[in-house]
Amino acid sequence: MSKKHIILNAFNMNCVGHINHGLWTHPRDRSTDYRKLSYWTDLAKLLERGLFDGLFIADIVGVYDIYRQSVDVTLKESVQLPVNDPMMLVSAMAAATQNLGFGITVNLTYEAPYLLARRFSTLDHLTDGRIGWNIVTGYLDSAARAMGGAEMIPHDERYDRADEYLDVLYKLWEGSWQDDAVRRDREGRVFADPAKVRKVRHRGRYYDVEGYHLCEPSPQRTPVLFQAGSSGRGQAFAVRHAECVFVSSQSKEGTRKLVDALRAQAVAAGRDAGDLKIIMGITVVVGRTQREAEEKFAEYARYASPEAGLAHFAAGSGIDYSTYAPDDELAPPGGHKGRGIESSVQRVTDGKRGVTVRHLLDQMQLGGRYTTIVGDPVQVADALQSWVQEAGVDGFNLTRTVTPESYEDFIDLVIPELQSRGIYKTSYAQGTLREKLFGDGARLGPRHTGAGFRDPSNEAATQAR
Ligand SMILES: Cc1cc2nc3c(=O)[nH]c(=O)nc-3n(C[C@H](O)[C@H](O)[C@H](O)COP(=O)(O)O)c2cc1C
Repeated sequence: MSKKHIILNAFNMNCVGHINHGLWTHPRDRSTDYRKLSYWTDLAKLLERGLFDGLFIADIVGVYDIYRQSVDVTLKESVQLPVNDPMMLVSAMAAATQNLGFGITVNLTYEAPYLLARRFSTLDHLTDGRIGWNIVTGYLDSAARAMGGAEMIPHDERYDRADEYLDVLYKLWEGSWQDDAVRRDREGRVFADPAKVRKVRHRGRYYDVEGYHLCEPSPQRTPVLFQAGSSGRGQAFAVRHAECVFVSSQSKEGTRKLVDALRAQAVAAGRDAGDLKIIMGITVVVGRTQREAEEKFAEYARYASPEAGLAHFAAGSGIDYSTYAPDDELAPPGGHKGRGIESSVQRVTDGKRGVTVRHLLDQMQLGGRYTTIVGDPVQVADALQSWVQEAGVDGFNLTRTVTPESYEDFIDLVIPELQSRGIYKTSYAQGTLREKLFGDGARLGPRHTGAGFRDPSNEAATQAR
């Protein structure tokens, strides 16, 4: 039997400092060119040379203003600010490639479902079914204020709204147009058969939508769905909607627990354990020898900004760590007053006591908190393989360090080693992103919630939940 292939995405963002902060100051780093289309089309071609499954683009609405109660460090170090729209990049990159997938983050809280449905369908058409959506709901008060609110919607309610939002989208994507609705019959003068295009009627707690989906059925209809929240409520949401779950944790033990919990809940909900692909964020610094890799790491670290990493982390946790001493615990006894990502401190501490600001800064020598592997190609491949075997993940979102150099190094040095072990593809599979990742059809599988919204006679699916 052939071995399972590791899924590999490049993890990026339409901005200067993404995860590993401060590296934009490195003389060979090109991230300040993020405003140029050629920066993205060159990157897409490079990733396709390395047979990457996808380019995963994070996004944020709002600014990181918790650390020192200001945006000063955020602006000076360009911590995801300025940040351009990720969706706009896709058509150009799709034109420059044939197989690369695109996982695009969009925060649904500030988007009307009817319009977002059309934007994703349009990209699914233009990419021939290579689009995915990383569903996020936001975690910043600064975003809520910018959008006319006072503070962000409470944590669990964000997921409740997102659940209903997805129902609306499934109705539009899966239920509005039948497969054979579009006839394109020139002689008969029938482009689309009115009997096969259905008006969606949704009356819900948060959304009311009455209308026809504006787009004809695209190759995948629903984009491949990614999700990244890991709280209990976040996991429940993932189990209902996600096809790929993006996790980040420092320990294999902690990751294994999360992976097992997600797969068990998926099975309890009537899905297969393999219906969820779990993708982990990772940073890799590779050299031809261990020594070369270590020297490269040390050289990169001279340009990195752990303080900018701390400002980023502060925004996620909602805690101003500038007021903490280095040996203060990240999660002080008696709980903390953070209002941000409830699970962000948990992800760093794995629930253990005694993890201090100093520990976090030590982890962030490259300015970011993701697990970092430094070594020669064999060592890197061994480490990746051990995460797959021991933590149970299906693949990785590879952060950038000095860009595009870090992707080039990975492609030239690590990919051949993974291929020689039979755990990485040597050519792309045919079809849409969903077919490439799951090997089945282009559309959502029959066990997925969204599939229940297809049948026009299924009244329940057209009514508000
Ligand atoms: C690995 C990872 C990546 C994330 N990427 C984004 C992102 O790009 N944009 C965003 O607004 N939120 C992002 N989030 C935040 C989540 O979408 C979610 O709002 C947050 O984790 C709170 O939910 P939770 O308590 O269920 O974890 C990310 C979270 C994780 C764990």
